[in-house]
Amino acid sequence: MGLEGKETPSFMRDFLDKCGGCAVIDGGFATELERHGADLNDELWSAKCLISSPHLVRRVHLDYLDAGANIILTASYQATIQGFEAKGFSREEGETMLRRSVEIAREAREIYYDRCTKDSSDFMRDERYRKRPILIAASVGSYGAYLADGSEYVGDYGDAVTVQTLKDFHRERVKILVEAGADLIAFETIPNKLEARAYAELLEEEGIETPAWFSFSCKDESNVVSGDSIFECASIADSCRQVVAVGVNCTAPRFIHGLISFIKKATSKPVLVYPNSGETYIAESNQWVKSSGAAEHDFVSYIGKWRDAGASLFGGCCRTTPNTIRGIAEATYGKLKDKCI
Ligand SMILES: C[S+](C)CC[C@H](N)C(=O)O
Ligand SMILES: N[C@@H](CCS)C(=O)O
Ligand SMILES: [Zn+2]
Repeated sequence: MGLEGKETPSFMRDFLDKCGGCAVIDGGFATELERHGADLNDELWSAKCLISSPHLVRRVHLDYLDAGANIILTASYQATIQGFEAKGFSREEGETMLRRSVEIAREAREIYYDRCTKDSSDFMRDERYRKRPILIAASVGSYGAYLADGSEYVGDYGDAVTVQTLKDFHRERVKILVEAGADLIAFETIPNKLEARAYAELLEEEGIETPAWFSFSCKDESNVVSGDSIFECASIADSCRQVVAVGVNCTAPRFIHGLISFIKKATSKPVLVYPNSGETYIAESNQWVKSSGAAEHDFVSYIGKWRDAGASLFGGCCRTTPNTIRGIAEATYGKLKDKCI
């Protein structure tokens, strides 16, 4: 149930209206793949499962739909033509895998809706839940994700990488994901303003009409991981016609409140937040280690405050699970009571 034919500017607002004011994004996709036994210690990370276990990809999408998500992100975060070629696949095979990432998510949505019509539980009998709108967001991880060395948490690509390099890197991949029928493009874990600028120019140059969101990985309450200010990054997103929501992901929960305030100063577009667990990623071993300070895994209790600060789309990123999303769904649709939060 996409929202086809909508003008880009009103797309997200119409969607949020249909969701009752706020929407639920899914949670850590790779985390859930690993929970089902996938080994993601690989240059393709979660995209590896597009090759080795597409059934698991579909299963994880269904896990998040069952948990109450309104938006599911495809398995394409680290799926790039260049990355597949480096693994020995042909260009055509790489393109097919990118398309599959969208098709599998669409299949999961079909299966889910079909299941909803057959399930006779009280919960499923409620039309607002059963027929809730669900969007497929094509995940586009940064150039840093493709590097597979944790660069998306550093954002320093060196002087040789320019806006042009980044546009050329992402161009075909974005076009394929759009043509495969994604409702939305989720540019996620953006580590610097250079890449935000590249995405904005790419959308314009290619005349892409599919709506997009820009979501940044941040290192504190006011800066993305490279040190560029979130205000400046959100301003780039604000000036891009196709961008329908702006926010942060894969960022520690403790920074989210401050970041929302800065984003609100830069844009009146809807704000999205989907934090990680607050742990730190070690790329060499593909492991997460606890950061010092308070445990932040359960950030569901902060959702109301983030809503008050001005965000309207909530989910989880790395190391969050369907349980987190279920908690968010309960907080946002209040178990399907009329008002959001
Ligand atoms: C969002 S990070 C945890 C993804 C994995 C990283 N790009 C890597 O390949 O190590
Ligand atoms: N959506 C990504 C993570 C972004 S940091 C994935 O789990 O594949
Ligand atoms: Zn993440």
